[in-house]
Amino acid sequence: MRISVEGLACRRGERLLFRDLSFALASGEALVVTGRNGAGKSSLIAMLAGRLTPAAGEIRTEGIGEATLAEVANHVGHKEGLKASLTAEENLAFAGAMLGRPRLSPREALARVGLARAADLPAGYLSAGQRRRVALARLFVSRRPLWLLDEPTSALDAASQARLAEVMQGHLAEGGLIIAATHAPLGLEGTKTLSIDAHVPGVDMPGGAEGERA
Ligand SMILES: Nc1ncnc2c1ncn2[C@@H]1O[C@H](COP(=O)(O)OP(=O)(O)OP(=O)(O)O)[C@@H](O)[C@H]1O
Repeated sequence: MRISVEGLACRRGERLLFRDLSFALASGEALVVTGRNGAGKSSLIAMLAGRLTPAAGEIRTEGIGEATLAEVANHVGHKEGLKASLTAEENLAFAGAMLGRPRLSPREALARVGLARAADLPAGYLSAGQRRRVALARLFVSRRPLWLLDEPTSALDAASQARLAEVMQGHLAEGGLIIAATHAPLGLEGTKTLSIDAHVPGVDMPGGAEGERA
């Protein structure tokens, strides 16, 4: 599979967040997206997940037949999107049903993130790091090649970050693709990088980005 993005621009409300953003990514490759707060990292991820329409530019795919990018993407956003009253296992069963292309069972997916023992606990009882791990376990309930990750390491302790790096490396080794927005190093080798700041209109001007002015 291959994704190529050309001349992408993103507008939110009245603000042009970024423009002229281009990159290409193929199976086995990861792209780390960086940028200051508010630059538009989450917006770019949402755009790739089919949740936001580009203001300009094109997102092209090869090697996924008739499927859309959204249909082959597994998106773990910066909010966990878990239902507090459902157990970790039930949350994952729900995600699996939504995503299709079944891979591991919810319990097996929880084991992958080191949370097998929390399977029967309501998500509302879990710590921030545990909730993040349940959200990341969604990556394993469905066989989707493109992982779109927004701040995947947030709230994770060092051991969980190392485990995440390992599973991401495994996904790449199996021919998957990863696009991750992050402020923290992911511990992945050989990643491509993209700084959104370079595409923010007026970011070099005194006073900051154009969009931040009144
Ligand atoms: N629905 C919306 N309508 C209008 N503006 C929005 C909307 N959602 C986000 N924004 C604005 O878009 C800008 C970019 O937000 P985004 O979350 O993409 O940035 P980010 O680079 O991920 O930031 P951070 O590093 O803080 O997570 C922010 O100024 C935000 O307020």
